[in-house]
Amino acid sequence: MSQPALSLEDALARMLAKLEPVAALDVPVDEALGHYLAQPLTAARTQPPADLSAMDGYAICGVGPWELIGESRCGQAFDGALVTGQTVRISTGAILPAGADRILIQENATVDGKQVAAEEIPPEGRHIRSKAFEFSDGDSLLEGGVRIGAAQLALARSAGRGSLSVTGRPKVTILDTGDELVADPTQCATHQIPASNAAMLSALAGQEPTTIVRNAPLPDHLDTIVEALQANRDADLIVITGGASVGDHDLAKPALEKAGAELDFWKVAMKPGKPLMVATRGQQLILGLPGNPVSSFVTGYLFMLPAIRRLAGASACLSRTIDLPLAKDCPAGGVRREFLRAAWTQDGLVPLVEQDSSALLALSRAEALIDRAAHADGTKAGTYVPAYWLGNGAIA
Ligand SMILES: Nc1nc2c(c(=O)[nH]1)N[C@H]1C(S)=C(S)[C@@H](COP(=O)(O)OP(=O)(O)OC[C@H]3O[C@@H](n4cnc5c(N)ncnc54)[C@H](O)[C@@H]3O)O[C@H]1N2
Ligand code: MOO
Repeated sequence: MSQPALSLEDALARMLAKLEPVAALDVPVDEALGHYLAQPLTAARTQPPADLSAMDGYAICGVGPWELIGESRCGQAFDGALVTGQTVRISTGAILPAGADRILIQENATVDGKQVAAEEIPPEGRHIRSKAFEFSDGDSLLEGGVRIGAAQLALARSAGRGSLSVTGRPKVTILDTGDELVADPTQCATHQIPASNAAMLSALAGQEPTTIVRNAPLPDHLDTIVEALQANRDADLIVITGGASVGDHDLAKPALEKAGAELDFWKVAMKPGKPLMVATRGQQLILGLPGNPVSSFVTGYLFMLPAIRRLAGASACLSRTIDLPLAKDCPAGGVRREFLRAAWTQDGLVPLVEQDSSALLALSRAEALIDRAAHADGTKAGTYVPAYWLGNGAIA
């Protein structure tokens, strides 16, 4: 009855194929932060709307010297046109008056009353930002599925958009399971441990636009877990951690079946994270993650986040590797593809000695996960290897 483990790529493709983005909605532009665009972002204005100065100085006409006849400042353009031998004072971002053909920066100007002169004459067009050099009204600026971060939010405002069509927030329920778990980390007997997976996964999921429901840890009791699954029928995604393996008290799989979910696959050829399961119940996706905290983190990063991104309307859902140099030799790989916790130093990645899938201390000191192929040869320091950058805040 044991299924062969899927490759990571096949498992991710199968999971993502089961998901559709949740409904789109129009939101005021500032509330779009963190969401994914449901429609392309098009410009409702032209930027810059006119030729502008890129520097503080003098808008000049011709090669000088020049007579100072006024000022163009931000919010108050010069009302007139220059002819050869004339200039106006101008600020960075102010509209270039008609007739001006270049900007003389004030550091290079010699001013005597209304007379302005320069030793070096700037070339025509110098320090002018041309009208529409960024975009014109009606241009398509960002495609659907792009995330609105700080820069994209500023762009949307600059493009004159007061509201945006974005995909909504998927509802995500995260369940801790295990008889040994306690909710309050200060009230923990020797036979118990503080529940940490749901808190950790919620923190990861909270990096994406989500509405998260968390529970007090559930005991290893089939009907209690089934009840929790039934009570969260309206979630787009349920993440259940623990009980994913083969022990007598590992109840994730039977609970999913009893709650009417259809198991799509169980087990992925990766370390940590092997006993991961994916199931569906109607439109709902259920992810069963291994209970070992590092296994939960790694599968949360590699599966839960892509699932949430797909639900949230992202066009690029998968967590992505970048090639980074090894600062230390990396030993040969084992029989499973491995995601090695690694610290980051100025010389590159240092795989941590402690790679146990329960070791949260090592995870907390890691800044990257090295994607190490099964049976990989030993790799020398200086070699670039694919790694997931965790943004864990653990930079040495
Ligand atoms: N005979 C076998 N045993 C195991 C296998 C196997 O193939 N054959 N696989 C191992 C692998 S790999 C993993 S990973 C674990 C996964 O086990 P479970 O998902 O069943 O996890 P639990 O047994 O419930 O817990 C494991 C470990 O993690 C702690 N835990 C669980 N939940 C939490 C939580 N919410 N917060 C903090 N810590 C948690 C739990 O106390 C255990 O120490 O199975 C191996 N075994
Ligand atoms: O796959 Mo388990 O997640 O190695 O520890």
